[in-house]
Amino acid sequence: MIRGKMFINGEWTDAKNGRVREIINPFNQEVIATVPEGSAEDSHAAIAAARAAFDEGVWSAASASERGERVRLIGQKIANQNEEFARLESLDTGKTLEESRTDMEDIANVFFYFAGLADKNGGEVIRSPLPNSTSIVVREPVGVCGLITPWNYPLLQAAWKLAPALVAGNTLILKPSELTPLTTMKLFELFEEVGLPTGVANLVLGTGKEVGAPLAESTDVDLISFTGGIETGKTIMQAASSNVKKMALELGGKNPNIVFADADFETAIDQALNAVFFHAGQVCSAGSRLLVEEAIHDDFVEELVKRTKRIKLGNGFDEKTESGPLISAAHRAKVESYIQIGLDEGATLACGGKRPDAAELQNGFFLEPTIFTNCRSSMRIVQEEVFGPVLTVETFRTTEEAIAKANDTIYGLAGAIFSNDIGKAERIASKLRLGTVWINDFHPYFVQAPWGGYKQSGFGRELGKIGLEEYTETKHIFRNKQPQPIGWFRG
Ligand SMILES: NC(=O)c1ccc[n+]([C@@H]2O[C@H](COP(=O)([O-])OP(=O)(O)OC[C@H]3O[C@@H](n4cnc5c(N)ncnc54)[C@H](O)[C@@H]3O)[C@@H](O)[C@H]2O)c1
Ligand SMILES: C[N+](C)(C)CC=O
Repeated sequence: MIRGKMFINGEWTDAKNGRVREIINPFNQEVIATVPEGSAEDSHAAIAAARAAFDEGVWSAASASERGERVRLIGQKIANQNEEFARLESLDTGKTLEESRTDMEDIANVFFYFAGLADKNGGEVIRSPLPNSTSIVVREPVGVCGLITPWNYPLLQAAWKLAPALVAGNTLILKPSELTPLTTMKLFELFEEVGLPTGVANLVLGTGKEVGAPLAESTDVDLISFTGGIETGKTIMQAASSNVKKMALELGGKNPNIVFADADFETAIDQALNAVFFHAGQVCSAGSRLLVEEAIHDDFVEELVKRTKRIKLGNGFDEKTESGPLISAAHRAKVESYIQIGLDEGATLACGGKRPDAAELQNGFFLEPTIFTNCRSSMRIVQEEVFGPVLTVETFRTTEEAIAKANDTIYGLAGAIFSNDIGKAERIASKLRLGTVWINDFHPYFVQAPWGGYKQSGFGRELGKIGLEEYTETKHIFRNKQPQPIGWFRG
């Protein structure tokens, strides 16, 4: 049994109020850890530590290459312990071990990539339009960063924030989801090992309302980067107005997957399954809205349903398992309520829609992969993020109709086009109001390319060069090389 701690001002600590939370394995509901259940008091202690560390300037004053070297070392340690991290992530989330291993490779690469960028931004010299002057633009750290992350990719989403925040010279407080804190705690052990200065990186544990909200509200926090649901994002945005914090919001999606009749059938079927049912649909960019050209609808759906029924649910540690459980009883209940909404709205249940019967799955939060056909854009099941293994299918006849339906939600995170007419696919890509568009693929993301949403999927970008810039302020320094009185006021 793991006994967790928070990490505040260089010390491993319990919650000041002494409370603990049990962390359970969503595959069988066994208690796998107890961790502190913090309160606002713990968050305020962490904010004070991060503020003092930033104001002291030890980390921001270190050379960019030194910060990069420390961050590279963290990446190396993660790579060396890939298996331990992956096992812990699968235990905590229920996702397959194969998936967790890939996540850990991605995470190490995130630290390597941002470490490599550390000393590449030397600023810019501007040709000043004024005589006898110099003009330079430099990037500086923003200050104290509050980083808040969700449960579906616990360490990955944390890494996307931590690596650039550290490289840029900020200090930080990370608040992971209260459901899945285990790998994040382990990462903070590595921060200690590489000798990050005291107070630079702090970890608080507990619920969003108690421990997360103070990060958004505090006037000692300069930036909030949040990944999570849209309603939480709105609350955080309001709270962060207290001192007009810099912000990045990575919110939900209701992502279209557009399949044309001229697409390679086998590829489109295989990718459509993966688009929506990977990690039991608990992916912000899940392809949960299938838009299929009318001419192939019946054949496509028939094959999709056949293969969906064969998806092997099970223990993430079993190599045969293709999909694990949902994260919690509450989340499964939410997804089930959406299935009921779909039925009430008149969508046709083509498969799934219930908990599996297999005896070995009864203790886990499992739900059968579900497909609704005969869906319309006006339905809630088509408009709202379900964040589970539920696919809606709509049809289209023309390219214009496909584009209109694809764009017809409040979200704008990601989506895909399957077609062998690449010219057509690229024209459509330019019309989709999405942060990421895939052509003849679904899901690829990598650290070199930016990630983020249009519309109510949020703002700001993670990853890529822009993902580092989010953690910097831009300063223009102008110098008059021949200063003299200008005599505007004559008195
Ligand atoms: N856009 C992306 O890149 C991306 C990636 C992963 C997940 N997501 C989204 O995350 C959501 C699922 O994650 P979730 O259920 O953990 O989301 P959530 O919004 O419930 O919680 C996210 C985090 O916010 C904290 N929180 C909750 N209330 C808070 C408050 N008032 N103040 C401060 N913090 C608070 C939670 O404790 C958690 O750590 C989905 O909507 C999914 O699309 C988006
Ligand atoms: C951003 N991503 C795809 C890694 C996780 C979304 O939930």
